[in-house]
Amino acid sequence: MLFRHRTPRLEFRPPTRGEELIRFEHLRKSFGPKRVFDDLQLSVYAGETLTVIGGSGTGKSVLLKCLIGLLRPDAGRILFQGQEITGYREEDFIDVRRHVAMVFQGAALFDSLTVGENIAYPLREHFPSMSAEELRGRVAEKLKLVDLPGIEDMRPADLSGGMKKRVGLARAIATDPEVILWDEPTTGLDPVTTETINQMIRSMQKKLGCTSIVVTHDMMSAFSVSDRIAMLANRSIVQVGTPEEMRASTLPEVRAFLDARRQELEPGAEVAP
Ligand SMILES: Nc1ncnc2c1ncn2[C@@H]1O[C@H](COP(=O)(O)OP(=O)(O)OP(=O)(O)O)[C@@H](O)[C@H]1O
Repeated sequence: MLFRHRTPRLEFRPPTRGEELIRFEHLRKSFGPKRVFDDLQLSVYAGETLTVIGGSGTGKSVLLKCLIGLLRPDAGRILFQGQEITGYREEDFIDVRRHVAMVFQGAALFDSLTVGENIAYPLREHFPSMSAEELRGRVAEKLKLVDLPGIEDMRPADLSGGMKKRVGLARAIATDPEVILWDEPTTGLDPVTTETINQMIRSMQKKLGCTSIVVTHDMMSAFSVSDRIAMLANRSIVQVGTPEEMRASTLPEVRAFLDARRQELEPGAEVAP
């Protein structure tokens, strides 16, 4: 494969906690006549869990996809450790995706492969010379990290929704990424499994020191896992703050969004007319 013998374009160095790891600068993106981002700005700091909230179709997933090169912005820059990655070719994004891994909404496991083979897949891609023994060791270690030890030989079809999400996470962290992108991690899960996934997000930060960017509709989850929350509205990030700052926000876009979800956050509360 093309990327196997290339010199990585991204010059990665282990981040220092709190340094600016990712910066979206003056981002613009349209699909045909539909403008999704206009001058969007956002910084993400090493070690934090940042959640992006916003109404349906405001571009939360598009933002994550621009970061790993699955979509390209029309204008503006994306910087990773100060290096501009916006103009990278497809093969250069492979280096970015080793350090920034996405946990897809539907887990996106290969049904024809076992759980172990699914997790080994990115390892084979990024480390083609890794021995079979080391591969097995890494797979076992990642399964342990997501509290599913020993299920290497199971098939995705035999797993519950929550287990699939955790195997998807084990696969995402196989290459020891510094940044984990979570696309709607708790959508469609029951409350108990949702809490397990919330704990996983927090434990990746605690155990591995990972930086997480979470995209979610689930405000309980956003308030429970985030160090900071960023609100996407009007084609841009309109406010970023701690969960407390966002709860106390007087910005009309944030207020309208949170008030509409008040019942979700405070069961029994009356929703403002
Ligand atoms: N590949 C694409 N081609 C054309 N339009 C797209 C593409 N990807 C996203 N869009 C459009 O961009 C807008 C933002 O999409 P996105 O999926 O990022 O929204 P979202 O905020 O994640 O929404 P939701 O919360 O409903 O998942 C939508 O109008 C969507 O239809």
